[in-house]
Amino acid sequence: MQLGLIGLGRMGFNMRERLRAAGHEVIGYDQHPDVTDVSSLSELVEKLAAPRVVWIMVPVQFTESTIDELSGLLGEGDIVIDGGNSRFSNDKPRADRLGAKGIGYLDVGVSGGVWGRTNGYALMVGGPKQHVEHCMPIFEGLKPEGEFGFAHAGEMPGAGHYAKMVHNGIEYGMMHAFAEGYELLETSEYVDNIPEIIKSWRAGSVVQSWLLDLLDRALDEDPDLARIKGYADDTGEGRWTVEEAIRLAVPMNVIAASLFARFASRQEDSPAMKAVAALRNQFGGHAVKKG
Ligand SMILES: O=C(CO)[C@H](O)[C@H](O)COP(=O)(O)O
Repeated sequence: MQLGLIGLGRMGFNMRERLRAAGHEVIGYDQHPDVTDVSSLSELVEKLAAPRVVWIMVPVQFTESTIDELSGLLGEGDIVIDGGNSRFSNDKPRADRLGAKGIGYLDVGVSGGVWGRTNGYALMVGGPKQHVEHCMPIFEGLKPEGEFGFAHAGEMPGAGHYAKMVHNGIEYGMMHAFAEGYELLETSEYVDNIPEIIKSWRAGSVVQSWLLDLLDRALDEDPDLARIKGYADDTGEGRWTVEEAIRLAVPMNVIAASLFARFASRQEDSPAMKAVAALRNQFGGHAVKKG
């Protein structure tokens, strides 16, 4: 099947390679001249045979403007796919805007990171069944081999990105559980071989997982994580998951705590803990450390 792919960064570049290896014709567009197959979006659209399928894999801040430009270039029967980590609530307005011109829209949550080229990508798709069926050869080419790795999450625009948001919220919580366990091992006087302990969990254990494998890999590269600062950014998915939990009154202790731990990681000093120290000092005369 033929596909136009916009955005050939860490994700898009590897997706193009995986799809080509699966026998698909992929025409890629990127602003970076070393990786692009065409020099503009209009050239990309010209090279595709109707009905066209165009997959957007750009950083989220550029998704809206890319869709705007595409909507002027595509026509009736074409399909736009957004595979980035867009907020699910942006999908319905996009589907409506494109739908007014007869252009279909699918939102796809894509997980697999830089390993997806060899391992395949887990795909969570939102949008009408007929568009999903039309694009199925592309999804088959991207997903991992075997039974799992693909879901048509729902027909409502945003269903795919919603599923990916929840996936990423879980990712926050799982990573943070490993992180807290790592810190306790690192602080305790009882153990002295953390990499070996982590390796022992990688097979046969209840907590074996890809994230654990990656922690092991990171410790092989940097045994005390001495080269990395304890600072973690976030790009939105954890916040949206917690916002949804609040909207729907769903208890979300672990994911919320892991999100707030990231915020704490960015502070040089904590105003909240200063206030706690000041209050202990006020009511009990407890000592404070001076800044
Ligand atoms: O989609 C992903 C993995 O599944 C992204 O790598 C992940 O969302 C990064 O998010 P954050 O910056 O919020 O940790």
